[in-house]
Amino acid sequence: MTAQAETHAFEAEVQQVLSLVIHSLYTNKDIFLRELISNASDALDKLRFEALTDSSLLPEGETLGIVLDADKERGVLKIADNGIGMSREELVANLGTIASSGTRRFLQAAAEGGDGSERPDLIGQFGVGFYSAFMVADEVTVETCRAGTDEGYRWRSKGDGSYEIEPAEGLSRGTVVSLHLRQPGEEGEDGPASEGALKYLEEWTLRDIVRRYSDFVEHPVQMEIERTEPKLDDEGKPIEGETESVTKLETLNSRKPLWARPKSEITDEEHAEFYRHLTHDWNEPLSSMHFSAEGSLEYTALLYLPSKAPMDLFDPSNRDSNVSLYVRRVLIQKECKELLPSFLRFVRGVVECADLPLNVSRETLQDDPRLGQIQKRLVKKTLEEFAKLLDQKREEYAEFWDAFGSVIKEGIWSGDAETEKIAKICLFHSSNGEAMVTLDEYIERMQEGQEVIHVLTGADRATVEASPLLESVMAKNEEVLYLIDPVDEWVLQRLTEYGEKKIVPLDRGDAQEDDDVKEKREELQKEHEGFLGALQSSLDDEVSEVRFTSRLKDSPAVLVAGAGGMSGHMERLLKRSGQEMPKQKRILELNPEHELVKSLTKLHGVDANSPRIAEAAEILHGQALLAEGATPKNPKRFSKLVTELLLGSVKG
Ligand SMILES: Nc1ncnc2c1ncn2[C@@H]1O[C@H](COP(=O)(O)OP(=O)(O)OP(=O)(O)O)[C@@H](O)[C@H]1O
Repeated sequence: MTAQAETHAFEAEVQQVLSLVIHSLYTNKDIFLRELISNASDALDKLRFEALTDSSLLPEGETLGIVLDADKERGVLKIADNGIGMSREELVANLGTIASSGTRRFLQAAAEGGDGSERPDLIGQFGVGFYSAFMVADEVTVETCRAGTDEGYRWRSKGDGSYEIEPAEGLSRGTVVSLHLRQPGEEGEDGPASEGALKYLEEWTLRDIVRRYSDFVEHPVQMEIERTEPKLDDEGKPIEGETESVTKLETLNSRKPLWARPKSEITDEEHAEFYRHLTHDWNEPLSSMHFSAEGSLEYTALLYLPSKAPMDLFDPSNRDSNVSLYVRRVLIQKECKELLPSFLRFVRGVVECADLPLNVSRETLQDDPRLGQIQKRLVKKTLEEFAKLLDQKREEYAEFWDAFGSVIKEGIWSGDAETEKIAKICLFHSSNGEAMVTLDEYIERMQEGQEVIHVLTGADRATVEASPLLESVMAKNEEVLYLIDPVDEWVLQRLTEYGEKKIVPLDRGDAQEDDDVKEKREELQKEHEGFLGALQSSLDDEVSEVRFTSRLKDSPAVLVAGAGGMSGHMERLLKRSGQEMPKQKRILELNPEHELVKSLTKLHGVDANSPRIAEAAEILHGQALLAEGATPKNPKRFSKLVTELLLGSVKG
């Protein structure tokens, strides 16, 4: 350590990450190079972006690039870029702490994934790519000089809990990461002697890894390659039989951005690798969408649908689009929120537009109507892709829906796209069987005379299936959609009809009934007005009305909300999320055909003041709550009443 070097301890979480990275997390060590090249490429993009507004940062004619240097004698591999570089503060913040909110989740996920080999995607996904260098190196040095300054710094660490920073003279703009590669036989703390990492000094190994993982990085990844070539005479002609060793800087990657290549030429492997490069998601994408627009607004889009949900899908602080915006090969914004609405935030990819000005700023992007135009088309294309998958790959789509359906449905209640188009690709649980169904399939199966789409919300399938509200509908063989995703309550507020059929929750408003049934019920209701009134007054704090219903077959009572009212399920969801709201009174509906209800009306007829009536009201109300998976208002009292009732019947 020199006089000016300062030693810092890594943030505790970095230490944990390092320990995981070094010891067990990755089985495929090759990807350290992908991560470092990706960081270098990002640094070049950042420089190019800053140079749009400050041209002094990038002298004209200078080429941006990444150079690999393998020093076999010292066992050192260098990855150099002439990108944005880092100031002293940035070095500390970027390489000594983990700023990203994903860190804790990373550590959690790693812990859940056992030895980590099952989750090889974790490093990149959580923005800890740099530390993967320690998988192959026992010491890492970073020499860096921030663009626009002439102060250079050297950062050094053995990955053992601390790092040093010291000023460094004579550095030019950019960053050089030097890896002191592990020697064969070096004992890792985790046990067996490693095979070492010196293979990463071999030309063919590096060439192969760059080709595999970083081919489409658009900046050149170069390396000095030594070749034996025929010796040339003064006129430049080969001298027969004489050779010499020549060193040339060769570019290892083909550099053509994938989206700029003809669609038909791109292989599945290339898509998978590019997707990995963009997302750090180790799983293959479910599908890709590649299209261009010509005319007044020219752009190309290459979008991917992931097959598995990322960990932060529901992170409220991370709801913006994950699509990058390029303008004529310059990356303007990595996560450009104007390109896709929040309900499609899991779609990953790139849009390159030729018609936006290069000096577009993040602020002006917000108001640029051209981005709105692009967004509209991307949404349309993505919804079409969902429809195609639904039609052609039902099983995969069902899995995809399982992972992303809740997010896609946000599009309905946020009003970000046409409700009907999203509704068309939604899958719902149904009384028709275990498989999820679409609204179109439901409509196709509707019974003769069935006018509306029946739905019922609830906490889970078992609760909904046990609801007395299904009784009369099922008796008519009519299907019910079980809306058991918490967002469904919000979806229903906007999705009130589909394909010209009304979508009617079974627990709200009046029951659907034929005229004769209605007439009979109303007659009975009139006849027993006094009884219903008595029940109502004893439950006055809880319910707004007690009335007869035709929707029950086997159960005596059920709770429903008035038309447009709040369901019990919604009330419970809101309460659970801590939202204050005025007390909701619902309607207690009784089945006039049920023996219990009949007996109670009789009792009321004989003795209108019997205390039994009020007790029965309480029990019926408690039962109705139990049937929807809730608890009676006063469980202790409810239990006491039931016990007394039971006792009475046992004693005879
Ligand atoms: N070559 C480099 N030039 C400039 N900055 C760099 C370089 N390498 C790393 N950094 C800085 O260090 C940070 C941390 O890098 P790291 O690879 O750990 O995570 P990340 O790149 O932010 O996330 P991810 O790996 O998911 O892309 C980067 O965000 C960047 O700011």
